[in-house]
Amino acid sequence: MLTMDNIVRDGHPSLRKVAEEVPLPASDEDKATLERMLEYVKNSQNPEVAEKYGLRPGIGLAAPQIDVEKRMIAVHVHDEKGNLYSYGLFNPRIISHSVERAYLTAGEGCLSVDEPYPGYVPRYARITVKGVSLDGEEVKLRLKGLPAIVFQHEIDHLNGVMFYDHINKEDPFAEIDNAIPVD
Ligand SMILES: OCN(O)CCCc1ccccc1
Ligand code: NI
Repeated sequence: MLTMDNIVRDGHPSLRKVAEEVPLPASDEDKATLERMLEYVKNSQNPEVAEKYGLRPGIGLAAPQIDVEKRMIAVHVHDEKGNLYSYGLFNPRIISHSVERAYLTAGEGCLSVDEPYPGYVPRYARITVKGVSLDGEEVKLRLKGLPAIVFQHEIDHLNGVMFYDHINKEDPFAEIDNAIPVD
């Protein structure tokens, strides 16, 4: 199982590279890696397991964070209605997005960043994501709220972008125009 020892930290070159497309159908190795990533995210949200193995809770994980420069992400998150979005995706891409933006009022964090970077992280409020799931199916997801934010955070990792890159350096909590706050 993956633990925090497998997660590279800010400053590691893998976090600033553009990850490679995964050749499909995915190899057994790439499938095993993505399954381990999704298992990490689920384990990290289980208090007993997280405590036992010292896992920092995360609602997503991107392959570059475990030093695998491939376009693979795992997400395990509930939306405000309690709907679960649990996916391992190969080659995810945002195929359309709203003009309106959104941001987490609590700001964002990252398993690869050990110190806090306070501030609002502007994201698209709604996105449509296409990718290939662990069982080889093409998926098309229309997302809003926290799920939309997490998928954008993870897809950013595939392009060498960190959440704090988006924070207003002059005024981290400056109002973001045309944006809805997400709690
Ligand atoms: O890349 C995932 N990871 O660093 C875990 C934290 C994910 C995350 C945290 C806050 C808002 C969106 C996504
Ligand atoms: Ni992250």
